[in-house]
Amino acid sequence: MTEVASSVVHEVLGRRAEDVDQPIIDYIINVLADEDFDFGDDGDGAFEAIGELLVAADCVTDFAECRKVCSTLCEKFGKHGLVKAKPTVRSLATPFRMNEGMDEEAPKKKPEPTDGPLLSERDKAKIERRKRKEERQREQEYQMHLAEMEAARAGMPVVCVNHDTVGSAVRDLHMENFSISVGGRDLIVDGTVTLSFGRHYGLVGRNGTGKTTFLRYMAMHAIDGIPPNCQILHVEQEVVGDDITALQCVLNSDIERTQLLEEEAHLLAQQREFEFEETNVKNGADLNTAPDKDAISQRLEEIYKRLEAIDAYSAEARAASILAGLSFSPEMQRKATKTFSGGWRMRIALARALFIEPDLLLLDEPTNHLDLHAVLWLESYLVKWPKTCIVVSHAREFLNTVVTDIIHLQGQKLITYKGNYDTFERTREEQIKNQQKAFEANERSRSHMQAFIDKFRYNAKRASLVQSRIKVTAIIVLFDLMYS
Ligand SMILES: Nc1ncnc2c1ncn2[C@@H]1O[C@H](COP(=O)(O)OP(=O)(O)OP(=O)(O)O)[C@@H](O)[C@H]1O
Repeated sequence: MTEVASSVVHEVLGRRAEDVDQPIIDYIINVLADEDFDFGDDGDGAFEAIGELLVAADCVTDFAECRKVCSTLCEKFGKHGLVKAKPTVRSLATPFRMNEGMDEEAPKKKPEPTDGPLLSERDKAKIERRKRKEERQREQEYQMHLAEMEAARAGMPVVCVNHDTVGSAVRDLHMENFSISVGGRDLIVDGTVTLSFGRHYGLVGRNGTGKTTFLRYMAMHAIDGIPPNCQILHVEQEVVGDDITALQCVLNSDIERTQLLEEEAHLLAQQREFEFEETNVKNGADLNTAPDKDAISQRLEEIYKRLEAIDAYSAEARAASILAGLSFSPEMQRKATKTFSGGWRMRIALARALFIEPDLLLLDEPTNHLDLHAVLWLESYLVKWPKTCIVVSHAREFLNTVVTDIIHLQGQKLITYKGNYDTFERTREEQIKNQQKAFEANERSRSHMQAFIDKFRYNAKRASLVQSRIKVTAIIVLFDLMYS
């Protein structure tokens, strides 16, 4: 019976059931599948028993829709022979009215027999088809979401080495009460998180909870609280394969340095031309080049000063050492990016991000493409990382070494814990143990009260006591569901 009840509940609630915590869905199914459950007139009983829960769990948008859903549930349960004839005395799943059926013994009803398989092959095929259709629709919505993100990203300024941080450096980030949804599915609701400057966060949560999406939103500055001048780099895609060498690809992310070096080369070429022309003048030609020559020398002087100030001369050594750390030999560093596989181009993207040193670095499973040597090197590099970073990783030891805090994405909320992954796990275990203890204590009180209710349910003298215990029992059940 529970199996059929489950399939009917999922059929009626559709995709919304998938977004609700399993214990809540199980509770709803068990209530409706109870052989003594009274659906009432047109699902009134169901509405009274699970209506508030359906609304609270966002299975329905409001009570009006909730009534319709309960009526549909009643109808479908009826079709499967799971709705009993109305009892003369209402069971406790519906409000207990003291003037109804007083002192009467509620007739015990046996479940009505049902003939044959509860779901026909045709119905099963129909449910399967609907499921497949919903999956296709979800995939389409997700692809649309990705395309929108890509378009928005294309319109954003390129993240590159920023040498002008004096006075504009971004410190702590406070993101408050933000929500993120993809294809109509809420991933984060009223999330709040503070990122303290220089701390390293491990972002953890079950698969599909929205970790990558959260990183994408931050990288796109699509969350209030992120200042526009905050440089955020999300290492998500490999670099484009072309004729530029791996080393040059990393160095090119310092746009100012690249432009200054290009200008320097251009001016030096001009200078050589003038020198050549001067030789011609000595040989009889008539050219007045002195003012241009002075301007070039002056500009070259400025360029050399600026290159010195931005540490341009040590850049190549820094980029080469990052690439070497990620297992690129000197020969490989001088190979064109187009000669590398996707995994190696992902390493180049990572090297570039480390070279840029953005205000906030976002790494999504950075160890996925790395060999052990590179993983160990990255660990030690990130431990000394001077700015803020967020790392999503399933590699426990990596997280333990690199992060100072854990952000847990669960139940559409973000909760931050101080310490590395092991500390987080211990804290969570402790929390779960305490919740379990509270749950068991509640269960004891609930069964005690239920025993009282069952004993005196038709006793007029105890009516008010029974009523108040019914309310308390309902609250305890809800509390357990919310915090279990
Ligand atoms: N390929 C896809 N097709 C349809 N929906 C998707 C797809 N990928 C992700 N989604 C939707 O986006 C939601 C969030 O996905 P996201 O990748 O942000 O989660 P995640 O926590 O990073 O998961 P994981 O740890 O598996 O990478 C998923 O639950 C799903 O609803």
